[in-house]
Amino acid sequence: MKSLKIPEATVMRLSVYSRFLTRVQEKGVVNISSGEIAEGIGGSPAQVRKDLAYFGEFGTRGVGYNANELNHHIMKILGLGEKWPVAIIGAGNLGSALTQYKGFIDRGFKVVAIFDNDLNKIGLTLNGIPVYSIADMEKIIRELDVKIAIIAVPAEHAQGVADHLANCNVMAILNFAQHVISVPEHIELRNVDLAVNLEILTFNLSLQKEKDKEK
Ligand SMILES: NC(=O)c1ccc[n+]([C@@H]2O[C@H](COP(=O)([O-])OP(=O)(O)OC[C@H]3O[C@@H](n4cnc5c(N)ncnc54)[C@H](O)[C@@H]3O)[C@@H](O)[C@H]2O)c1
Repeated sequence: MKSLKIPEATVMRLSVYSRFLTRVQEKGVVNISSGEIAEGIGGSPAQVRKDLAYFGEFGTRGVGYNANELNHHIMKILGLGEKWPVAIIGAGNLGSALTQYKGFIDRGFKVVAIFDNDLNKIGLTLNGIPVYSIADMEKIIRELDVKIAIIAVPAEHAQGVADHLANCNVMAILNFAQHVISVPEHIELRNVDLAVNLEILTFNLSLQKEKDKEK
């Protein structure tokens, strides 16, 4: 594999390709072309070929890619060759919705623990996953070897939770709270904000409206 800095947009597309390949494999497809992948995910064949070229030579001219081999390789690149135990902090609306998300388990992410500071929630299980006291987080995260944590607490508590996670040997945080948090350099941080995505949609809709007006 070439040791290049892979653009984040490429990494995101790899995840999309992989999920598409899983679906076509389930339908019994053996070989697939860059054109078919592009059509399936709504991109261009040239983009697919360019993305895959980051990782060396794949596919056979005229035959395309072996779907199984390609997907296996992409999943390995994405670090999905192994199972990842995940912890959720915040057993509220979002936290409990995330415990029901089948897409996690299908991709090797297993929610193994939820942490909360509400005494009424501690000791319960959410979809079979125990809710522990935030006070026990460090001990349990280390015991369960959790490297990825999801923050689903109110914004004003997000930084405190992130600081606490930094002391628990966590390597990556997915933050859903609408609060800019800072973490030590060695921790990977991604923020998810559905409102931002909706605003991108409304921005594009407004642009379209302006263009229509000009016609
Ligand atoms: N990013 C998005 O697109 C998106 C979408 C929905 C919700 N959210 C955000 O996710 C967060 C959770 O939303 P919700 O609707 O589930 O809220 P909620 O109030 O239903 O749940 C929050 C949970 O966090 C717990 N909590 C609070 N402080 C804590 C702390 N210091 N340690 C441990 N647990 C603590 C509470 O007891 C509660 O169980 C909010 O910040 C919300 O804005 C983001």
